[in-house]
Amino acid sequence: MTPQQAKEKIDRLRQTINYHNHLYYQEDRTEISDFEFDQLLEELIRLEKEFPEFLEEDSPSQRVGGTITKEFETALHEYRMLSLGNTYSEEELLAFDERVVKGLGHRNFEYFCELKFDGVAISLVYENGKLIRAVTRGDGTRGDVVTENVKTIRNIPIHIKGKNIPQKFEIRGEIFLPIKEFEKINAERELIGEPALANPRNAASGTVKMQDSSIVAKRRLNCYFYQLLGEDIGVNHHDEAIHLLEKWGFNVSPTYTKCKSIKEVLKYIENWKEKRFELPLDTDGVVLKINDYDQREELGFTAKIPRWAIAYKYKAESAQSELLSITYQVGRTGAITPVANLSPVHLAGTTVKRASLHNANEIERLGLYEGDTVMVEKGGEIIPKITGVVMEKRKPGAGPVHYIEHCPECETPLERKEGEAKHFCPNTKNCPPQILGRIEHFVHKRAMDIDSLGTERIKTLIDQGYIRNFADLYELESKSDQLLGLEMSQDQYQKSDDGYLFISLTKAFFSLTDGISLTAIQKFTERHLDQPLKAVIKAFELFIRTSNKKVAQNIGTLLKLQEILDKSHLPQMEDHLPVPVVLHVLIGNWVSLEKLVEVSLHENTVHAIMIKLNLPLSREQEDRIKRLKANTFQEGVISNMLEGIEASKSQPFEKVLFALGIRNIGENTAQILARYFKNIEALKNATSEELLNINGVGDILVHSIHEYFNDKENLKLIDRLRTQGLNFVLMEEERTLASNKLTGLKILASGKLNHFKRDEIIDFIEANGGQYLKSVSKALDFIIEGEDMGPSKKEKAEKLGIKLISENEFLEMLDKKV
Ligand SMILES: NC(=O)c1ccc[n+]([C@@H]2O[C@H](COP(=O)([O-])OP(=O)(O)OC[C@H]3O[C@@H](n4cnc5c(N)ncnc54)[C@H](O)[C@@H]3O)[C@@H](O)[C@H]2O)c1
Ligand SMILES: [Zn+2]
Repeated sequence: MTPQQAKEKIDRLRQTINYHNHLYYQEDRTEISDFEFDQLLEELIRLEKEFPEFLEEDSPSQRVGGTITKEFETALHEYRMLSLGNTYSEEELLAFDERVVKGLGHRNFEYFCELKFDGVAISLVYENGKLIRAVTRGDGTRGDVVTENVKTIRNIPIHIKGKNIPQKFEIRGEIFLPIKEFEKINAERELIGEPALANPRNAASGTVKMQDSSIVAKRRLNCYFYQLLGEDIGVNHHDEAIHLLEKWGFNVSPTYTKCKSIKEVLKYIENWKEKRFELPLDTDGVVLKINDYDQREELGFTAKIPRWAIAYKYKAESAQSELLSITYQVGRTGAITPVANLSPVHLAGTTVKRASLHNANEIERLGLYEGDTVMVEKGGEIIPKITGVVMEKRKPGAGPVHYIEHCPECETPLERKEGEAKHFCPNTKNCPPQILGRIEHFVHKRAMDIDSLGTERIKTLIDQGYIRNFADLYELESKSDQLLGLEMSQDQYQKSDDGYLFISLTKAFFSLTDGISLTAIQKFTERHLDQPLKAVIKAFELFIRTSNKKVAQNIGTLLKLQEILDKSHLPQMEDHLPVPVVLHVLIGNWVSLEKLVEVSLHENTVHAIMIKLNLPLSREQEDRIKRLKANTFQEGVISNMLEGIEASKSQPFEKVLFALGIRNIGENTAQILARYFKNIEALKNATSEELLNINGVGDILVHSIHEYFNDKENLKLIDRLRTQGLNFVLMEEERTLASNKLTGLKILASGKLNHFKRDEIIDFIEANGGQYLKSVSKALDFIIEGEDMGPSKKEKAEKLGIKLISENEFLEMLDKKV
């Protein structure tokens, strides 16, 4: 490589690395894997070594990846927050060990091994036992001050007590979002139609940098600590420092260990390779550090990393598997997610059978063909992913995978919005999973709180045509007689392409015989899977004889079945019988076979057919038909359900507003809007200007509110719900005011206040009857001017002639002496 070529290559690498660093640290996104990123960085370092004339101070090889953001105050780190050297190979680990030996001149040292936690680095400073500052790593020298957010993390002590606590010290650790929490948040986001968070690390990083600490508090972040710093800590080894942290009440992961040699370290690494997936958080490797602080000092630092520590990163495990098919899942918001069904393969401690394909772009990027052999990887992510196709194994004659064009649930042509990767089904009002999603949200504990309506029951009611929207729920009462005996699952049924209804052999045989248990019949049919129907019926005859229970009667019924089956000329389906034939055997000549066939063409369950026919049956016939059905709704369940629905009518307006599932109206926003507008009419008629003036409302929300109320069907739905008795008006006693000294006043606070945190002042103003507006506008009555009020805000306020008052003047208005 000529120096000129090297220079060009170096420049290109720096540009690429800076780009990915920016995505990773500023936008909490990634486009390439950590492994790919680390390879780029390694190549840059290699080239800079070979051509030192091109080394520059601000090369990404010389600086830690993050920077500071402009939303927060910043603070200097007393001790710089560095990166760690990393490697994916054992040889390099051995080479690291050799370098340590060389540096120290002997082998008399110990390693302290910890897992490498995949979260956000944080530094906490304590003085006199009090947490005074929490700062992100930032660019390593200076970071963002996020103290208020960090204080919301429950197991970070704000005060520590005890003997011999240094007057001042700093601790470092990794803030993370436990995987379980991450999954819970995403399930809820899906329910209210917000995009899913990509992974726990990004979620943690995004949360730590939020502006509103009350939202941070709702996400159950956690933190593991792994470093103690300060002038007079009184310990000289890392393990002692860790024990101090534990003693003082800081959360330390119990996974650490001390190792006498690099060999032991390798054992530790091997030991955690799979076990780490059982931990509550993502980890991506192991950090080994020299235990003795004097030895650390001897070894020192390079520009960016310590020479006394290194991270060994686990390479994502991968394996080959065959693509069997692709299932297209329709989410509760209509988004389509293709999922690859794979031949089972063992990977990272689990058997993998499925992998997410995300969207059509991903399928295209991979260039997937039907039946391809693919590489599957399970890295930090919870869901395995396909990383590539093994071209040599492509099947001759195979064609590329074609993305579906219609919704697999409702056949509506799919759409794809500009700039969005996912296809979605636009049939929001009638597509079953979307109805399910909306109703699940509606009945959610934090919305209408109807806990007698679980997913399975809602699904049954939707599938069998009883509910399509919220208002239908409140009309179920009038249909309660039809609900009795409603079948909960339709798994036992199949419809042929021409609409004939079939039922599983097991269920049919069970209802047609007497004295033989369902389990025994199930075992029998399992043994005869995929055999011609005639042969199975013959075998069943033999089975009845050997079972020796009511033989004559049971065989008589079976012969009748065969006779009607022969006469019916209905199509056949493996392991199933036509429902009209079975019913005809059971109820005899009450109805003709033709009539049964005709009715069953339009229905999907025996229950529905029987409602249509409305026959006066004998007790025995009823019993036999009941055996034909799946699990059914019983009286207790129905009354429980109806009671829950009735009780929900007393939910307050803010809950109802949240339950409607208007895009972007979460629980908080619903509360804010309900209190501000006091009834749905006022919200419906609100102008953009009025909306934007409310704290917490932005353009996107204004758009969804208008979109919602512009849809006539939504207005009709609200009308129906109102008639049914739901609350669309705020109950005034809901909020008892501390005073009404601020009634009618619109107020903004700017800059740092001495007596209030940001959300406290808002609550305080509202509790005294006032309204908090979030931006400077003519509508304001006055602004409370805190310390360091932004000059542009101040200028604008003065221009508009808005009064500025000090915090003390404000408190005096309320007779609150300071
Ligand atoms: N995929 C991408 O696009 C992309 C972009 C940028 C960075 N990255 C990845 O992120 C890594 C980030 O590099 P980095 O400079 O932030 O540092 P690093 O993550 O490689 O190592 C240093 C950090 O490790 C953390 N850590 C976790 N457990 C620890 C423990 N037990 N002891 C000490 N530290 C511990 C600390 O936060 C520390 O700041 C890169 O190696 C790369 O793999 C990926
Ligand atoms: Zn659909």
